[in-house]
Amino acid sequence: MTIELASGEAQLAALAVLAQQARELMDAVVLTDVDETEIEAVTAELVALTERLRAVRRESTLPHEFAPDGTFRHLGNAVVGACNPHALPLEVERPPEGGSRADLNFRPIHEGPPGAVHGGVTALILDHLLGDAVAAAGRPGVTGTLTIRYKRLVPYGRPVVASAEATRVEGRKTWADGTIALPDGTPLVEATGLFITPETWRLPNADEPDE
Ligand SMILES: CCCCCCCC/C=C\CCCCCCCC(=O)SCCNC(=O)CCNC(=O)[C@H](O)C(C)(C)COP(=O)(O)OP(=O)(O)OC[C@H]1O[C@@H](n2cnc3c(N)ncnc32)[C@H](O)[C@@H]1OP(=O)(O)O
Repeated sequence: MTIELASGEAQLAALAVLAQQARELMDAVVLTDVDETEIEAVTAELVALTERLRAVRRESTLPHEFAPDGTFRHLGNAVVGACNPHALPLEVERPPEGGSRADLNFRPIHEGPPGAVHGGVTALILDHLLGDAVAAAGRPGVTGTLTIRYKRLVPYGRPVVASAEATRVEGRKTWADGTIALPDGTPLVEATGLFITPETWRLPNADEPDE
């Protein structure tokens, strides 16, 4: 895996603003009730705007890289990428006591069951957060297995908290647990996952397993 250096910061900053506008567009599409003539007019404008963006294309998506301030980032990521309209984007924190956490607010665009968030969307968030927790523990890896227990429907339009921590290490395998909960701690979704560090990600000075 190659870690790229950041380039074109002004362009990336503008792209993040565009991505946010695209999220607002998606939210507006989900809830709009304008008449079909207006829908068709807006669609025609969007077709033209889409063609303008396609005029010059990258050969690959935005990479994993170090930002100028030295922080690691992946602006094109489907969960945390500021430049990817698909991302919430999730803003992950790594508290000093360990693990990973994020405050989040799902939107109507994430709906699955009536009035609640799609289970695949909450699984996506937990996959990422568990993956971040194993990376925070010095064991970055890809998901081998992910088990989800849906305990209560997850509301959108209300704050919820996602958190995760690495629990066990065995060679290249690291396990993590996590939840999405209401701010008062009521668990809504629980997850456990096994992450595997690909051979090519092993850092030269990586410690041997500390299980
Ligand atoms: C220079 C470092 C740079 C690091 C940068 C990291 C930045 C981190 C920062 C921020 C956090 C971001 C967080 C992201 C989170 C999102 C993660 C995802 O969504 S990942 C996409 C979904 N997952 C896949 O697509 C995997 C596809 N599968 C594979 O690539 C391979 O199958 C892989 C690597 C999982 C295993 O391949 P093998 O060849 O390395 O593994 P073998 O040698 O066969 O097995 C090793 C051990 O693992 C077990 N194993 C292998 N696959 C397993 C599986 N799927 N489930 C359970 N166990 C499995 C085996 O049984 C074996 O165990 P035994 O040593 O015998 O005890």
